[in-house]
Amino acid sequence: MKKQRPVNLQLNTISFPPAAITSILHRITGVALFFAMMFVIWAWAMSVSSSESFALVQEQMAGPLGKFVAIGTISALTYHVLGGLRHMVMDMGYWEELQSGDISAKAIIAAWIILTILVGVVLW
Ligand code: HEM
Repeated sequence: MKKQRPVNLQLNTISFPPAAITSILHRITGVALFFAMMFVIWAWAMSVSSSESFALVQEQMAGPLGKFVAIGTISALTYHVLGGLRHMVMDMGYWEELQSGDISAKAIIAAWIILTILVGVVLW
């Protein structure tokens, strides 16, 4: 009988390379953006429908929930665009090797965290 039998995957012991993390985050932020657009379109449509609705949107956006949603939406868009630009560069044939791919993956995650903190500071 085969001694080296396959074992169940232990998800907590798997460490993902930076490129894999950026890829997963790209899909997560893409899906998050899809839902965030519902909120953005609602806010835009409401704000132009009447002055009362505009005041309501303004009031909601000034509250903690509105700020949280706005920061989350901008953060998801920031990451998604950074990831999209990284994809564009890779489509042109750069950053495809293990080392450069690693560096660019870490760079966009770092840039995203810094930009999200800046947006948070400005909007909160
Ligand atoms: C509201 C706007 C957007 C939404 C809802 C959205 C949504 C998504 C979703 C759900 C995916 C994942 C698809 C999959 O993995 O099967 C995706 C992938 C992608 N998005 Fe967006 N996206 C938006 C804007 C953008 C923008 C502005 C860019 C360019 C900077 C962009 C670039 C990309 C690229 C390059 C991929 C493919 C990533 C890959 O192949 O792994 N997206 N998007």
